[in-house]
Order: sequence, then structure tokens, then C-alpha cells
Amino acid sequence: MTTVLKTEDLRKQFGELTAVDDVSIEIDDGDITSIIGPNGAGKTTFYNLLTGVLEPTDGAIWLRKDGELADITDAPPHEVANAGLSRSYQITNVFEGLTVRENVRVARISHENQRLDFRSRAGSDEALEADIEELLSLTGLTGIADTKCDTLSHGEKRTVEIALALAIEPSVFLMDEPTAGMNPTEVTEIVSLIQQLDTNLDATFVVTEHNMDVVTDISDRIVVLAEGAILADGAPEDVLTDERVTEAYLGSEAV
Ligand SMILES: Nc1ncnc2c1ncn2[C@@H]1O[C@H](COP(=O)(O)OP(=O)(O)OP(=O)(O)O)[C@@H](O)[C@H]1O
Repeated sequence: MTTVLKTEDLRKQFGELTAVDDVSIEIDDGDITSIIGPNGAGKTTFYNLLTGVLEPTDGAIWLRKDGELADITDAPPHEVANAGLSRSYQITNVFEGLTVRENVRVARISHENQRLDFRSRAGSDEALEADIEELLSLTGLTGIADTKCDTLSHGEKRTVEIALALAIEPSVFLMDEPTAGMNPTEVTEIVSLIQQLDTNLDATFVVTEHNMDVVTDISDRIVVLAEGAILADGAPEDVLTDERVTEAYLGSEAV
């Protein structure tokens, strides 16, 4: 297996509090890895470190780029995104006044401009439109491509957000609570979408999620954080039956 994302002794202190406690992890190419843990375990802080939103107190982060692991420890968020690490947020961040296709177009053009090779692309307009249509199709949004986002359901908006995150052609896609706020039908649809994307895209997925049925359905591997440190790491059937994991969740509404 090829490692696409790696952390070594990654640590974040907020004053006396250690939110992420020397986390060393290697994420394998093509896997869906779920990072779970009780409330306050450090999942969001870990994501914020990976994406350059927060600076680590100590430790290092590498991302595979052009066949090599590149050090992205001190890279700001836009450089991390350009290097191929994309993130979809818990809170929807689509442009409400634009249609679904227009939102995807903005994200795609912004990515092309960041890569600074937009004008040099042969037949760029056609290539751009083809890329947009492919993204819409991959995420099942073609049928509502001309719908303005302010009229979409919560689940549809979350799917648009996934399309926007995919517009940067990520090698690693971090999904932050993809089912948060969804009804059961929407949850089933998003699980099916994640599984299809995993099959159809050459990307690696890292997912934080509180819904354990979803975690069980999608994960190749589960990493459990508790008090900022890795408590368990392995195949879903092993991790979810691990007594230490059950104990860590006792009193938490997550399990
Ligand atoms: N900016 C901050 N300043 C101080 N403490 C913080 C800050 N951000 C997070 N923390 C603390 O760090 C710890 C880890 O928080 P974090 O949000 O990463 O956990 P989490 O696993 O994402 O929780 P949840 O599942 O509830 O979202 C918590 O004790 C939290 O209060």
C-alpha cells in the first residue's frame, strides 16, 4: 500500500489542554478511513491541523504529491488544497444565489486559476465545461444543475458541497460529518454517494462521523481518538468491538 497522508507526533496545545496528543498515522491510498471519537476527542482540531487552519505545536504532516511525500506542516490552507488535500465542512458553504452548476463552475475556475495554467490549457472552455458536467454527473447533481441553491434541501446542499470539494481534483478528501443534520433517506443517499465516489475516483477518503451505522457501512479502517490520542486503529469489526472503545464512548451520545 502507498501512504498518501502521514502525520508524525502531531500535537496541538491550547494552553494547558492537549487537544491532539502526538498523533502518528499513515493513510493508505484508496482507503476510506473514518476518524471517530467522543465529543471533544480532538477530531476537528486534527482536521484543522491537516488543512493548515491551525498551526501544530509540534510534529509534522506529509502529503503525497507528484509521487513523493511533501512536507505540508507549515503550509497555509490554500497551499494544502492546491497540493491535493480537500475538505468538505459541516456547515454548508455554497453560494445560495447561484445555481448548482454555477457553484461548481466557480469552484472549478478558482482551482484552475490557482494552478496558474488556466490560459495555457488547449481548448480550455470546452475542457472546463466537460469537467463541470463530469463533476455534476459523479455527484448525481445533473438533474438539479440549473436549480438555484437557495431552494435546495439540506441533503442536496451537502452534496453540492461535496462537488465543490471535488472540484480541486483532490488526492485526499476529508469529509467532516457528511451526514450531520440529515434525515434517514438523505443519510442512505449520501452513504451510497460516498461508496460510488470511492469506486469511481482515484481519491482517498478520510471521514469524521458520529453516525456509527454510516461508519460501519463505509469504512475500510477506523481510527479512534480519545483525549487527543489514538486509542484504537484497525478494521471496523475489530475496532467497534474493542472494549476500550466502548468504554471511551460511555456517557457519550455518539454510540
Ligand atoms: N480554539 C480552541 N481553543 C481552546 N480549546 C479548544 C479550541 N478548539 C478546540 N478546543 C478544545 O480541544 C478539545 C478537542 O476539541 P475538538 O473540537 O477538536 O473535538 P472533536 O472531537 O471535534 O469534538 P466534537 O465531536 O464535539 O466536534 C476540546 O476539549 C475543545 O474544547
